[in-house]
Amino acid sequence: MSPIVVKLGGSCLDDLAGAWWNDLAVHAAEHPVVLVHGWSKPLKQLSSRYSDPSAILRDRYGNQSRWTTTEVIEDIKTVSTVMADDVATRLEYRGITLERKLGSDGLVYAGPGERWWWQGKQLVELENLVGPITKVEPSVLKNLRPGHVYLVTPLASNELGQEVNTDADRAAAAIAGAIGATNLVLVTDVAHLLIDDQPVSRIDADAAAAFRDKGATGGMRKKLRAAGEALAQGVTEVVIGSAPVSDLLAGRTGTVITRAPASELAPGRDGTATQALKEQ
Ligand SMILES: Nc1ncnc2c1ncn2[C@@H]1O[C@H](COP(=O)(O)OP(=O)(O)O)[C@@H](O)[C@H]1O
Ligand SMILES: CC(=O)N[C@@H](CCC(=O)OP(=O)(O)O)C(=O)O
Repeated sequence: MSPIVVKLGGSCLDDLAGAWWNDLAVHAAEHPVVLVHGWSKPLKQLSSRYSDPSAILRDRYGNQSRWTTTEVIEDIKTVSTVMADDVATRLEYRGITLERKLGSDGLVYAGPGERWWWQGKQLVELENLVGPITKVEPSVLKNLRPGHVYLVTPLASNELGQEVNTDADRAAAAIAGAIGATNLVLVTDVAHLLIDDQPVSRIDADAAAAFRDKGATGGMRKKLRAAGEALAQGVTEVVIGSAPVSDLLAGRTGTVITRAPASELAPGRDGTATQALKEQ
């Protein structure tokens, strides 16, 4: 049975209601599920310094990344442990066991990170403990089965053996590719991808990449990049949304990103537009 990967956005984890967890537990009782979590909002709740604009760096290509020092890695671990305990309690109450993994415990590996970052109007060289994912070792998730969920904290080990920060959406995509997942579900705080302020129900990978490079900002830019990476690694569909996982998997809501052109697929079932954006 093919697994799925569900990325729990740091923006929304504490807003997910009991019904959302009931739905996940029903799905996880029948299918192998890997959860990957973010931490943006919990870090802001831990300390006001994470709300300061300087907490996020921007590279010369416009990609955003948290300015990560060893102290920040420790704070990430602190909030992640609290989140993991909460998720374990919620799932175990519903009959599902949870096993936690730090990506840096042999699961996720990262290459050398970007060294040059904008500070004001200048590009400066900064030590930043982040890195692009180079490898995922799927054998670490050896107990994956229906009824037993993994929760992954997407830190990684770099080539110097340092523990580094990675982007959670892209880590979820790399894990989905490595374990042969059919679906990647990116649960976040918005119901759909919006293009020209209109909700999109289905879009193909090429059109999503075109929008990513032209109009996407912030967190959505990373999600579209992650979606493209997951599809390129064999995942069949990526869904972005804020609903229960079974509704997102069935395409009842959210934005489904497919490998095939969206025009060859059925229109969305929730009344939203299907956009191929080929004309742009
Ligand atoms: N075109 C877009 N459609 C929908 N959301 C967008 C778009 N562009 C930017 N966003 C922003 O992306 C955010 C989701 O990304 P992010 O904050 O990283 O969430 P998460 O913590 O769940 O990963 C939304 O709250 C929204 O403000
Ligand atoms: C390198 C980098 O910036 N990593 C991200 C990883 C967490 C994340 O992506 O969390 P969300 O789900 O809340 O977006 C960060 O530290 O914020």
